[in-house]
Amino acid sequence: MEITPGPQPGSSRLSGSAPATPTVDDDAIVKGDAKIEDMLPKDWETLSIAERIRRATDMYGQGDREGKVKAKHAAFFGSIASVLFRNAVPGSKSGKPLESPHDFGIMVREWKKCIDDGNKEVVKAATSGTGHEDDGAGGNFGGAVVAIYRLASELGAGGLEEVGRATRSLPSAMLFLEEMRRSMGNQKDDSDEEEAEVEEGDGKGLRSSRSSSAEVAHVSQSTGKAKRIVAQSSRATHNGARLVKLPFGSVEQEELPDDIDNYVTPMKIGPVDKAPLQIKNGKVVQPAVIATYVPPCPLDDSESDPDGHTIWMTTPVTKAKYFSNKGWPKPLPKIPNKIVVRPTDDGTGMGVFATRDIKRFEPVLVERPYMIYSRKAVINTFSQKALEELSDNQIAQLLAKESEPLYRYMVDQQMTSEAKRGFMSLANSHTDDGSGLIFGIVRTNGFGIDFGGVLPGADEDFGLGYGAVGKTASRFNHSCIPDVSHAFDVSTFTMRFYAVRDIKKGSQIYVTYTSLNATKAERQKALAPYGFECICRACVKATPQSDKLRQVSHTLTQKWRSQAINVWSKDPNLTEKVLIPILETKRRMEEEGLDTEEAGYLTFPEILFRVYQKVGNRAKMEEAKSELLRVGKALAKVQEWTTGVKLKF
Ligand SMILES: C[S@@+](CC[C@H](N)C(=O)[O-])C[C@H]1O[C@@H](n2cnc3c(N)ncnc32)[C@H](O)[C@@H]1O
Repeated sequence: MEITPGPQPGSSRLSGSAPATPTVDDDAIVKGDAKIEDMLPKDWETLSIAERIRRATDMYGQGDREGKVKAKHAAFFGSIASVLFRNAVPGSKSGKPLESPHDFGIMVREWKKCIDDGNKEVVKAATSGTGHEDDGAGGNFGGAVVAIYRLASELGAGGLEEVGRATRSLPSAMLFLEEMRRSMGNQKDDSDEEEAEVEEGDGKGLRSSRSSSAEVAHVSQSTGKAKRIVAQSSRATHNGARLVKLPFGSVEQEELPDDIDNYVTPMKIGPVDKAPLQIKNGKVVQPAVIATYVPPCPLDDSESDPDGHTIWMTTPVTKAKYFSNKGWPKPLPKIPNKIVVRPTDDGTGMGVFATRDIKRFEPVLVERPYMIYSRKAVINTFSQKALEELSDNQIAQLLAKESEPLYRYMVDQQMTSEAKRGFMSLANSHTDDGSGLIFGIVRTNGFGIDFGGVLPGADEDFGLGYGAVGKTASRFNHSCIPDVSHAFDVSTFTMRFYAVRDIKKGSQIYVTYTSLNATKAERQKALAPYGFECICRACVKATPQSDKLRQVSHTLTQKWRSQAINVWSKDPNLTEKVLIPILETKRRMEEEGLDTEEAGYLTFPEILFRVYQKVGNRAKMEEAKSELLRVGKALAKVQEWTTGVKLKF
């Protein structure tokens, strides 16, 4: 397969070359009336990715723009980048599975170049532009960046079949992110700006320039003022990580070269606390990987912690940083027991069931995992030769081969006998594909942990490649209409699950192993390696329309929210008619089981509140306002619960 060449010298936005895209009215852009489609050249679909990037880059560079216009252009540029990015995701509408890793690599390189070319300004303008989507599904440059990060993370921590490709893309993605971080170094961390007040009914909308899918406008009853509460819950946050069930691919057997041992530098995993920091020229150098207890515990089980221990595959450097926080990890918060693990009656093995009614947003489970492992640590041992010469299947096999003894070491040598029994009793859907027993259990039960930005310092080693297996967490079965969402809390080193809908006593509680916005075909493909075909309501009743709804719900709701803030709230001729498609989508999302924060559903109260307020429908406005309040408070609590106190480094 051919790699599409990058832009030629002189084609960047600084070159002064004529923009190859239609010119769009600046006023329309600032008002938010211009559509991305209007800005795309007619032959967009036929252009190579590199050419699209070149055109988008040129487009951003049109004229000498300042302030708002520049920011808006940056946002548009980012949106286009996001579109490009989406198109490069394997399995997405126009994603081309084989080309995508290369396209992805090219995009990353080009974006990096754009930053190299100048442009703190670009970064600044983009990130303070109109939106700060956290999944890149239609947001700005910042969104696109996070999206790269996320893809890198998902690929890095994702299926075996993706590992080969991911390893080729990750270094450039990481490089890019590093640049981003550096360029943004002087910018204020917006997690500190948690509240921005605006006058209620002043028609100005929220003052802060930031917007995030997980934000809700919170309307204070006592003051009559609208307040923004940044209630980031299950989505990526600065101090909380979303857990993603890992969609492991199956490994097809393919012969490995006879001299396969020459393709890896075998990783030495040291015993607990026995791998000292290596210091060279006064600097700590990255030493061997270790498997360590969190919290520390002697090997003989004599002082085991009632909250459980995690065997953590990490580096001594990262370990030292974490343990330098006095009192870390904190004890687990106590929550009333409301679940039980028991056999299901539908042949799906064990499952987790509610022992009482559970309300939406209630904590369901807090658990320190048995094991946190890093596939990236293993991948790091592959030589360049391996990455270049081996097929994806061979890389996957090599990963399985190299991982098994390391994971076995953690289970056999380090887990307490009780934890080992529990771990070994977990399901294994990888008995026939060449995975060893322990690796098979890990693949069946691991949740990817997006530690990026959450475990500062861990970024430096395997921030994007960690996964966790837990005693109860790994017993949740899958549904495309999940009941719980989850996060990883660093301060207690726990996986946390909370209800995203009301759960009835006695019913089984499901998580999703796939992306909620994937089509049925994409979901089934991701689930295949788990050895079952999903027959949840959403899969059984799937139609092209429900597929579409899943793909667009989050983007659409964010777009409406932004229109409600920026356009409708200023329109003197606004009528309730604007709500017709919105209310219909809301109804369809409820029917589809997409009535969750992750799907964008929790944005509706704010949209409704703003429109009813503007058209003067007081009763409906009050209704939306109290829902907004309720959801805002609940999400803030969830955030508090899922993200603990930040650590110091
Ligand atoms: C992480 S484990 C979940 C707990 C598992 N049922 C057990 O007995 O321990 C994943 C495995 O559970 C089963 N499973 C999960 N969700 C399922 C579903 N919706 N339908 C059928 N089997 C499912 C599959 O065998 C899958 O490989």
